[in-house]
Amino acid sequence: MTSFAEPHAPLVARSVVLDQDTASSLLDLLPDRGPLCWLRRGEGIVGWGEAASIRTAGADRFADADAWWTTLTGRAVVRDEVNRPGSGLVAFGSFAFADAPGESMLVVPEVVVGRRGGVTWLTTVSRGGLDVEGHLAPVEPVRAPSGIVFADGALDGERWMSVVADAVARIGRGDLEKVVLARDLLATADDDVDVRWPLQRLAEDYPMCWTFHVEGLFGATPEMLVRRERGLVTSRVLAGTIRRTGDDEHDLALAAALARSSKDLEEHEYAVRSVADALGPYCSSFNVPESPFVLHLPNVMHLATDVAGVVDDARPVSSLRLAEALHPSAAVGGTPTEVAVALIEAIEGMDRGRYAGPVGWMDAAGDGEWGIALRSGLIEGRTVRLFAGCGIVGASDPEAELAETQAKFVPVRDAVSPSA
Ligand SMILES: C=C(O[C@@H]1C=C(C(=O)O)C=C[C@H]1O)C(=O)O
Repeated sequence: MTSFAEPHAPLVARSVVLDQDTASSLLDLLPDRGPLCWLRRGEGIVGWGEAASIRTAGADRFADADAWWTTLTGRAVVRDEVNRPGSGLVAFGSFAFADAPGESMLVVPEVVVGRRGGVTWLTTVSRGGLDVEGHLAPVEPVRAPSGIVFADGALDGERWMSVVADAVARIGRGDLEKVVLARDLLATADDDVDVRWPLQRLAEDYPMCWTFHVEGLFGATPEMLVRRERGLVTSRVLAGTIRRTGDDEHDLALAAALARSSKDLEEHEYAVRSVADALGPYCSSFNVPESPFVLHLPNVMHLATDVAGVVDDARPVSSLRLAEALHPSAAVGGTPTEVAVALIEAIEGMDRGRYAGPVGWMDAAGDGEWGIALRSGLIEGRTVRLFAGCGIVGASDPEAELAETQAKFVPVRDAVSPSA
């Protein structure tokens, strides 16, 4: 199933350098309606309005979106005075975790403001000339959520732990090696939630993560599924988690224990292998570090591996098609992939929607960044559905996994609370 809104005339895009104070946050430019965001350490792109979009679903959701983008950009007229990854014509995208159910989308904003290496630019997209300066109008003040109440999502903690125990038993029987199981929480506010509020909190509190928003799905993910930039492909694989205590000395000891934990190293190895196997065919050379490092986030620490490769010129492939090849990695699916994905559908008891799917952006050359939509929530009017999951292996303990989900809820939980 595919539907799209595309103007009949070719799109006209123009990118110009903006004289902007780099200390000002790009988030402050976002209007209330239809904001789009991809930011890390103050750099990245924000956008709003909709010049064109496509919605896809099913097993061909990536291929259909990619083909539409190739046609659209092939016909577009682009005047790019900035020439950086993310300038010129770009689309933001968010893809469903599973083939079914769930909708995926690419959205081409009417206005994009980007920043990279201290240079800020403005891109406008239309069917004709737009008044460039007129697009940075003052925006409505950000509304703090009020009256937030949290409740269990599809499964309460007890039921979710029994699902984890079931998965551990199946792993023990040899049905599979690893499966990632997630759960959700529901937050309800008095009024419609203004996504700009949690985006500002997340960008401030998790600067090392990618803060994103596409059509209601927002979050701050630490995990980069794939970045393609001028022939270089990189991926940050995470798997193996420990909660932080807030006591720095104790946390350092925990980090050292994490780096030696055979349960976490096993879980991590599955994830790295799944990424290396999927990227290998598209790369002429490839580097996988021998052992992971520990990534310190404010709420948790992860075992992390940065994989890098050079795209094989004989097999040109867009960043979105690379994301398709990698998704779902064992960091969010399991090993073997098909068995794990079928088990998730059978026992997890909730619809992931776009949680744990690729989220990010792509430019006309096919370069782009696709993170995994983790540490995320979905806004639907007054409600926010928060998601968190954990890799389950033979040595997993349901109670410890439940505690891990609680630690992973923290970023979005705090971000939707009135004063974080
Ligand atoms: C599934 C999530 O996180 C994934 C699972 C991890 C783990 O089990 O250790 C670590 C990072 C992510 O790859 C999530 O945050 O919802």
